[in-house]
Amino acid sequence: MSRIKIPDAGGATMIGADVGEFIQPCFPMSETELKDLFKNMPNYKFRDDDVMLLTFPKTGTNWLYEILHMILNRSSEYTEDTKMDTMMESRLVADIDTVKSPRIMNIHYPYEYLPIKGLQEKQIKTILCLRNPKDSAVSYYNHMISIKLYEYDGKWCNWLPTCMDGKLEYGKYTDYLKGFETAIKQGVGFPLHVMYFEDLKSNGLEELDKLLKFLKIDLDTELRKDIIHKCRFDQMVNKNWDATNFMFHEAKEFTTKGFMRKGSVGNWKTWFTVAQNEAFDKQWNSEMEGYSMFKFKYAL
Ligand SMILES: Nc1ncnc2c1ncn2[C@@H]1O[C@H](COP(=O)(O)OS(=O)(=O)O)[C@@H](OP(=O)(O)O)[C@H]1O
Repeated sequence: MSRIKIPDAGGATMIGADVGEFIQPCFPMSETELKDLFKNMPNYKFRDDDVMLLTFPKTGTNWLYEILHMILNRSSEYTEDTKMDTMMESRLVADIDTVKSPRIMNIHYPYEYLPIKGLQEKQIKTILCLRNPKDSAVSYYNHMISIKLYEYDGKWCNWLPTCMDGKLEYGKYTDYLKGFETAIKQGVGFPLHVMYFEDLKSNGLEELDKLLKFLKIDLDTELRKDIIHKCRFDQMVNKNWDATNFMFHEAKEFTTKGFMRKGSVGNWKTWFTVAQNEAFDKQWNSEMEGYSMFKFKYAL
């Protein structure tokens, strides 16, 4: 494994970490630490009350994290600087183990690299949050250009084909979805709740109730409403910004565009040209042929 420069379709490069099977971000840790982390991941030992949040990059991680934090703590207080403490691919196991319960673990890895055995052994309640691929791609591009760690200043028109071909962190979104669809059809062997960014945006309370039912947690109406209110984009962006992004702020590696940028559904329409959209649909439909479990909304 080593730190590499990933070229986009126009030749601009971004820094990544090659973990052997795919590329992951260059989190601030040594190569040996990254290597150990990747090696130890399959055998990770969960706690009984851990909740696992699975997301492809830029599909609602921080939003769901905040909601889950409020649910598990039965309170609509914002979390403090803990989000990245339990991001499994960015922290050493020993550090994650110091985080107090209840923990919300999260990871962007594809299905086949998840700590499946641990999830099954402890029957960890696991949430998979998905977002339409066009908004995710736009969000991801803005993430790349706003985090200094990546040293990336490429253009959208060159980044999009690179993203569609999965030649960047975590690979292709289509492979991610196909991996999950196959696993779900075969039976994952742990409790899994699938939800969508777009539904959370348009119908927050209903999605919260489904989540509560899955987690087997009762909350009174006032608290449920307050959680949805506090986790609205306009609230989170103002009040919780530092907590959400502490690591990058501390490292002075970040501008506000990366994690809380627009928070909308359909922003892709202002980025994709007609030709880009057609090429995207063509490739997406071809790669997803035979897979129909996940259905996306591209506008509200
Ligand atoms: N509360 C709330 N409401 C609506 N949208 C929200 C919210 N919180 C985060 N976001 C949007 O989610 C996008 C970031 O995704 P992630 O948190 O998964 O990013 S990351 O993968 O962890 O880096 C990013 O999307 P874009 O705005 O389209 O870039 C965030 O703005």
